[in-house]
Amino acid sequence: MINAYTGTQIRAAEAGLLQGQDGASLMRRAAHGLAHHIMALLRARYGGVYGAHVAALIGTGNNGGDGLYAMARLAGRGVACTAILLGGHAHPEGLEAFTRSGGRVVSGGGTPDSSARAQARRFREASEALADVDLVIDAVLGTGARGAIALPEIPADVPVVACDLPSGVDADTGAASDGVLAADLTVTFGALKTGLCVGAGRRLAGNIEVVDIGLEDLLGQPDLRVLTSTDAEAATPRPTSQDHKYSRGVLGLIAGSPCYPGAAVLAATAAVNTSVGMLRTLAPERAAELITQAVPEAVPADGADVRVDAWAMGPGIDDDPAQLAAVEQVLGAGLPAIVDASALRTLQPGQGHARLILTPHVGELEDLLVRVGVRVTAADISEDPVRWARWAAVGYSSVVLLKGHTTICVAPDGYTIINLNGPAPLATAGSGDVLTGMLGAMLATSHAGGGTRALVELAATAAYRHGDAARVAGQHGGFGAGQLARVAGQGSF
Ligand SMILES: NC(=O)C1=CN([C@@H]2O[C@H](COP(=O)(O)OP(=O)(O)OC[C@H]3O[C@@H](n4cnc5c(N)ncnc54)[C@H](O)[C@@H]3O)[C@@H](O)[C@H]2O)[C@@H](O)CC1
Ligand SMILES: [K+]
Repeated sequence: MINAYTGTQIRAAEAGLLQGQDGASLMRRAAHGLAHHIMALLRARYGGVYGAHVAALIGTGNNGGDGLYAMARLAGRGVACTAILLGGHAHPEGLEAFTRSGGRVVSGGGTPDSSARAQARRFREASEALADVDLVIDAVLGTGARGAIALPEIPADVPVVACDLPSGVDADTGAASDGVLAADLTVTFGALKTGLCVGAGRRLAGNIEVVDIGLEDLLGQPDLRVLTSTDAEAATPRPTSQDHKYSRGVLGLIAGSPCYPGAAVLAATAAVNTSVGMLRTLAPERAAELITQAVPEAVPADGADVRVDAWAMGPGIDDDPAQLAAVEQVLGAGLPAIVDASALRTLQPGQGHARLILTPHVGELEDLLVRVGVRVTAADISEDPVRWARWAAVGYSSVVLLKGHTTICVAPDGYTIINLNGPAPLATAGSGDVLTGMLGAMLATSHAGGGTRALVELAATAAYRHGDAARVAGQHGGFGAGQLARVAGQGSF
């Protein structure tokens, strides 16, 4: 796993070092890494570094200082460099190093002045200076950013490299103010930051490179962990040669209704293709017929009194009394289960326990939180999704998998693993039903041992395999959830 830390954690770790001699050396290491990655990008895009024109938007703090030192290095490699000082002043030593390297400074003179007229003048000068550049460095704000940001327009199609993080992104949460420049590449210092992995920050960061500046020993416990392909492969349940269908794992699926039979077909197809010992399904008549046609190996059940290792409940269910009674029975008995879609609406806080995985999207998470008395909106959740997923995990004493561009999996103790491999085309109707089938199959075949942290890892692994399957499904163009369900379980391992 890759550890990620909040901006607050990173600042605390570096605070002591910044006061002393180490401050300058940290900044030099950061700047060296930034310049290195910018040169690699220039080479990849233009075939070389010498003679390229790079401009940097420079803020008043240390983030601007990093940008200035990096530009001094670039100038030393024959890059024509322009520093645009958006605050009218900048990190003094960084500015001196940059000026010594022969770089050009725009808006450098005068006193710090934040009047609207002064800002309009700076933005005008900035736009002129940016007219003919090959690359823009965003070194306005880093982990010290507070509140809204105002930035000049930059020309379209010019690559943007963010210094530490896109200016205006909150490094703790991923929330972003309006007007943040979307980066092609973010070169971040010390460690991966939460704000680059979740929410708007993930969308705005582009590719991410981490530059080691020697903070590891000072950082403590990570805020969250990013699942890698190696982790996912290791956490994927596998049958052994001694297994038979029952020992391997039996999944019970409560899904489908006359209005939404397709959700049950998708979840059932995904479950068998992810692989289980046996699938039992509880669905009303028409949905049951369609499941049998699509998944002949599924065995119909008429209630929750059957032997299964785990349940997956909710995709497409409506008001069928047998299904609702079975959901209540499973919840009441404390059995291992995935609670998805409509089943989330029936869940009471007191029914939560350590073997449940709730799989809401943002709107369903809002509903869950409101039901435990938390006043929150979907917009609040999008601003700080990790925080609100953790609230729900505590409120329902369960593991929560929050769906979205980044999948966030949390335990009630706050332990968090996220998955970043989901491609954009996964945002399609029915893709959540496929995930529920896949996660259900994995829960049944893992036998749900190992406590909530193991369940968090299992949930993140299912999300990873879902992303992997999407890549297989999209090999020859667009795909829908039906195709995704057919290739569930296929991927890089
Ligand atoms: N902490 C460390 O160990 C290291 C920090 N480094 C850099 O230092 C950065 C943090 O530096 P700082 O603490 O100086 O913070 P920043 O450089 O992020 O910004 C602080 C400055 O911006 C102003 N500011 C904040 N929000 C603003 C807004 N919305 N609009 C306009 N101005 C605003 C503040 O008044 C302050 O002057 C990191 O992101 C990183 O780039 C690196 O040099 C490596 C080492
Ligand atoms: K920045």
